[in-house]
Amino acid sequence: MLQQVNGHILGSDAQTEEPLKGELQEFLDGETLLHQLDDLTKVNPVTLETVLRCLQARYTIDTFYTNAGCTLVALNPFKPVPQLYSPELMREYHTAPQPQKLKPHVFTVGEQTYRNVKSLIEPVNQSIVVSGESGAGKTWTSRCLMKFYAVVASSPVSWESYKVAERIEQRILNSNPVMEAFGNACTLRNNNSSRFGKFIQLQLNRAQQMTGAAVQTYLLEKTRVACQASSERNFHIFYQICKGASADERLQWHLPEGATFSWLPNPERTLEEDCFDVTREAMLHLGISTLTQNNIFKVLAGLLHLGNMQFADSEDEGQPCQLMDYATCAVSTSASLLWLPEDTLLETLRIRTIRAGKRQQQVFQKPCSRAECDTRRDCLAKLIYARLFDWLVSVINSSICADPNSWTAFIGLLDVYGFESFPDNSLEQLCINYANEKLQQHFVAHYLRAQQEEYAVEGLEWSFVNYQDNQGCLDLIEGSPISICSLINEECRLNRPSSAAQLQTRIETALAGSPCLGQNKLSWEPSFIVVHYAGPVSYHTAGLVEKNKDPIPPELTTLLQQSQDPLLKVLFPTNPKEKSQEEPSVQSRAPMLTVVSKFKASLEQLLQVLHSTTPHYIRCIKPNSQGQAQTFVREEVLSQLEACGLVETIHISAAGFPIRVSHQNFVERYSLLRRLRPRASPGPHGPSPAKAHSEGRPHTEETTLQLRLQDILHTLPAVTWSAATPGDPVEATPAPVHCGRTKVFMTDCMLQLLERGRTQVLGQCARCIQDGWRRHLRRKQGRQRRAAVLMQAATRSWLTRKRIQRLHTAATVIKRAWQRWRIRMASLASKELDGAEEKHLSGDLHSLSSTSLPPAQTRLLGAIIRLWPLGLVLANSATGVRGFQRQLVVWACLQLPSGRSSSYTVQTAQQDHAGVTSVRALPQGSIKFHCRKSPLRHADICPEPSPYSVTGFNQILLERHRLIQV
Ligand SMILES: Nc1ncnc2c1ncn2[C@@H]1O[C@H](COP(=O)(O)OP(=O)(O)OP(=O)(O)O)[C@@H](O)[C@H]1O
Repeated sequence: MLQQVNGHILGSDAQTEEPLKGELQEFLDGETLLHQLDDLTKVNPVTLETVLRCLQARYTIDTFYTNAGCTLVALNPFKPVPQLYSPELMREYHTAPQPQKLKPHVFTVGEQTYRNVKSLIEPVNQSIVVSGESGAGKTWTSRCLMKFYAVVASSPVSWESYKVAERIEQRILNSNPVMEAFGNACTLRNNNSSRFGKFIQLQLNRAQQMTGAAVQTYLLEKTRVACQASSERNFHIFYQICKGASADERLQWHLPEGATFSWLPNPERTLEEDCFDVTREAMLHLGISTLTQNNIFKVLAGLLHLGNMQFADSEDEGQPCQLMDYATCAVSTSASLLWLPEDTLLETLRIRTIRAGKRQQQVFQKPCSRAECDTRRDCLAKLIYARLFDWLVSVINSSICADPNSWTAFIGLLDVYGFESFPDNSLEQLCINYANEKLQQHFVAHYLRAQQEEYAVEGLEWSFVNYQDNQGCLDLIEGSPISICSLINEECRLNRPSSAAQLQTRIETALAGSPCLGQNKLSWEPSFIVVHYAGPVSYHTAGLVEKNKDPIPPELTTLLQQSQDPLLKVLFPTNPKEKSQEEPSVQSRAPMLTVVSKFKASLEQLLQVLHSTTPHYIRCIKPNSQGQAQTFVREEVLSQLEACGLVETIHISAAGFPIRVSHQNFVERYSLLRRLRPRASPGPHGPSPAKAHSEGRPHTEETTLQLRLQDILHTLPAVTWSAATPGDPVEATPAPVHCGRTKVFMTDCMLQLLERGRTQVLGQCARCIQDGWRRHLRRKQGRQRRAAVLMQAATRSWLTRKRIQRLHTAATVIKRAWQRWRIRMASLASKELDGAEEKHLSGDLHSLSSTSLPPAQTRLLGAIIRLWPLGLVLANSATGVRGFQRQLVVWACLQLPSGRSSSYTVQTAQQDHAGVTSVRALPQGSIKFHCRKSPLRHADICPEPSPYSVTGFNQILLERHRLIQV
């Protein structure tokens, strides 16, 4: 459950703020949550989006009031919030040393204005402009303010003066129900909609006590008496008398229970405003006697019966229209209630009097058509009601108004209709929007002044804010000599028949140069568009001139002057001095008094009053059109912000410096921009101010901050230049930044530049980090690669060593085995040969040398035997020795005994040149052979010592199918 009301009671479970978008938004918002921002101009940046979000956040936690610079924005809670308007709270605001430091409230505005009056600083008089669309809470707010002043502006010294003050306050407060009963009605947008504008002047004496008040009204919607839109109602007072009259009164006023009236639609709807007793009580307090009251209600009843007078179409144009059968009774009742002669009433409504001739002496009478009869009837009712309303206002004024000598200052409350734009807009909307344009101009001037003051406080110059106000639009509406108002008035004055299309053409042609005038090309109906500050509005020209004339046939006034009713006698005096202004004087050369001209005059008068006061603004906003509590429709609020000029205020802010950042925040965020300054040259400003200033100065926190700030500000040209692109020269122009006493002021555009510079620096930093990281990675990878190579090399060498060791071991094993085998073979051979070989060989050699061989041959044989390896090579070579020579060589090589060729065979290849193919030993026993140094690869095979072996040395010593070169 929400505990907080307008931020006065903090709840523990207040709704949490939705996350802000983006890191920049966070920076601009600082630490503050949106709903904690009491001033809309403090949202950063001041845009519609942020303003809307702030209002919504506050509305969600039942905080209905927010400041917007010099304006108070009041959101309609659409639910009773009694503690928000309690007398205790009023006193809290009244007694607070600085009420503006309390939560924003309508009482803050009330108290501020009151203190301004007390301060006696010129202008002493104050005004509070309460605006907003229908149902936004203007009347409520005005009532609140009046109650506030009734409490705070009454501290009389004596009991007697206290009684007087109380009586006056009561009267002032009582004027509200009376004015609301007669001037308010139930509309589609508000059950208690004020159908008039009002300016209430609360008069204060020298002791700032309320001594009286005065009310001025504007543009009562009198057509509502005779014509109500569907689902809407007539003024409350008609329903009050029909529902609240006693039996006696019903008889007197001819209002029997259940009677129906065509001017009383939707009577079944019961509203709290239908309280007749409250109105009567208030009237009594205002000094309106019961007798007069009865008279008033009788006249109002007469109007209701007048509305039931229905005419039938006349078959003969020369004859007046007849009444419908059921309406005859209504004529007599109405005539009796209005105390008018019945025949005269009927005749005046049905027959028109035309005066002609130089002195208007010739008088013609012409029966009216049915439509004309209806118009005249409605006109009669409107005339009576408007005069009655004005009279009531004057009575209220005479009751509450203080003696002019008794008051010295005033606080004015202006409750005006807000800007209106409907699908079908006419003269009423033109007047309302014209008034809003005037007030907007006044507001803008005041707001700019307030901004100027803020800049002055921060030590900034004002001259750089260039803002165009809405003078162009005002020139179009009211300018001289030609404007929309003057053209419509001209049409009325000339009284010439002109169509709506002709009026449109005239306006378009005469005001073609105005930038605020537009054409509605999509509309079938003749119209023109005025581009107001709150948006364009299309006005239909049909009926504009007639409405502006607001013609009142003189016969009607004459008729009412014949009435014997005391009230009507007052309202329509016969005294020629008090001749009604409505009666057009054909002869008179004076400008015709039209609706527009009267409205313009009263508006100018009002603005004169406003100009002479210090204005305060309260903008009432309706969070939704259904009147539901806790419902915030952003689109509807947005259109109201536009209409009440808050958007314009935001634009003005944008024309100045919408971005305001505290020095601390600015330095923290943009310190890194200093990197953008070229290192070589310190720029046009000389050396870095931080350095320049730092010399010889003690460093407090503040001065350090200032120096760093100045340092950043000196980098701005570099930021601007770095942001400039060749094709975008606008970017190169420096956007203004102003350093105030506590904040840095800048435009949106400058913020973008700074952000771009910051992104650039961050980009550079990121690149720097990336480069460093890549370098680091490369170095790391290089180190890793080198280590891997080292490890691979070590591993490979270790593996190789291992392998070589293995091979070495194997070789050793083989060598040992070989040696063992050789030894064994040698021993075997030595056993087998029994030493014969030595003998045999020596014998052979000896025999060779001692026998028949000549010594030369013996030497040759010895040489051959010694050079057996060479011989073997020769034997194997493809060329060289052949046939027996080859065999001989082999024998010699093998050191085989040449004389025992039978014990072995040497085979050579078929072709002689193929070399030796096999050397075979003969079976064991038949040869005793020992080859000590056999060059043949397979000759080292160990003979199998098995008993089954039959071969012994019967081995193939060399066998090859293909010759290899040995
Ligand atoms: N501060 C408030 N607290 C509670 N209810 C409010 C408040 N302000 C307005 N309302 C509600 O909104 C309704 C409309 O308010 P109000 O009549 O003041 O609107 P308005 O702007 O004067 O409309 P109009 O222009 O039609 O007269 C009120 O009847 C009331 O119910």
